[in-house]
Amino acid sequence: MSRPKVLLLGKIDHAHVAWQTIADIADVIQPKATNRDEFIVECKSGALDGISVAYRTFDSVKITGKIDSELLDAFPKSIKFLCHNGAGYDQIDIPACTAHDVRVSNTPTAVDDATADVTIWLLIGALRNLPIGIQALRAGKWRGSPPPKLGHDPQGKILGILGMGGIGRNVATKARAFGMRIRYHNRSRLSPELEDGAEYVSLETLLAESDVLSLNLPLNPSTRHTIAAPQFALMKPGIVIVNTARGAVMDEAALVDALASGQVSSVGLDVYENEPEIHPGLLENPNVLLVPHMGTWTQETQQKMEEWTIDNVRLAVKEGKLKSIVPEQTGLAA
Ligand SMILES: O=C(O)C(=O)CO
Repeated sequence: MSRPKVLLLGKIDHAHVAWQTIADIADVIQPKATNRDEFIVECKSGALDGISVAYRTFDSVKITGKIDSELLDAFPKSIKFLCHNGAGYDQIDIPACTAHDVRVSNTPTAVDDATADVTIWLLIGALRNLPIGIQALRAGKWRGSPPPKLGHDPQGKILGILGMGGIGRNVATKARAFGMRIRYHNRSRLSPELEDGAEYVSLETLLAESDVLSLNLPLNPSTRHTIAAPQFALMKPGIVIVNTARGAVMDEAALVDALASGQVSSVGLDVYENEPEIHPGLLENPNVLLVPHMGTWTQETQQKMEEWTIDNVRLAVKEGKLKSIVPEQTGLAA
């Protein structure tokens, strides 16, 4: 009997031992293509025929582009499972995968601590006006003249969390240690156990009453630009915003305007609408604390994410199922 075939889109950087367990049970194929056009030609050439499972990284979008209907049409019909290394899977058109009978997994929970840690770092940095001080110091001007305006303590402030999944709840736990009062909005209210004292409010109340807003919702067609000009207008003037979810859940141009008017006093960002491009209005504004999508950029978490994705690949190859199928496909037959 021929061995199963696994497609590796991207590379394994850390979990080499775990990956060896895949090489032991399947033939691993890596595409030669370096861009989407080449990849589609390679698929159509038959070079990837017989592949049943694919492992993909966030950066492999450079090779394939988004996983959409066009790409799924080009893929060999044998492909049944797509194992994504990452919590957010906005690069993948899930309804198109479902229509093509491809089941998709992601890496929930593996990313929660690291992403929440960066969220808290951005939150404190933005609240305390640290980017202004850091920039002045690096320019040889100590605190600058005039010095940054005084920041704010987190203690007693209302933290509004939009999207109370694993990362949102982890942010809540950590923010409680800083004395913040937690409110949240989510598609549906959580059980009291998961709420852990956080108050469920409408989106309007969250925007109108939060001192700090943390965006922790996934990006999909219905969450794109959840925060845009009308939502900025509803916010408490001088609000601080942190985004470690995906850039496009917020309208970046509207954010630039809201910062310029002072409606938003400062912002901490890990993610951007058109990565790696950054809106010039964000780069120019000293009240913006920016990091280049480093939410999970730690050895431990990258290792965990790779191992989690490999667990999905192994289960798909051996048992035809996934450990963490995406919620949109839960309950569908494999
Ligand atoms: O896991 C994800 O979705 C990430 O964005 C990694 O930083």
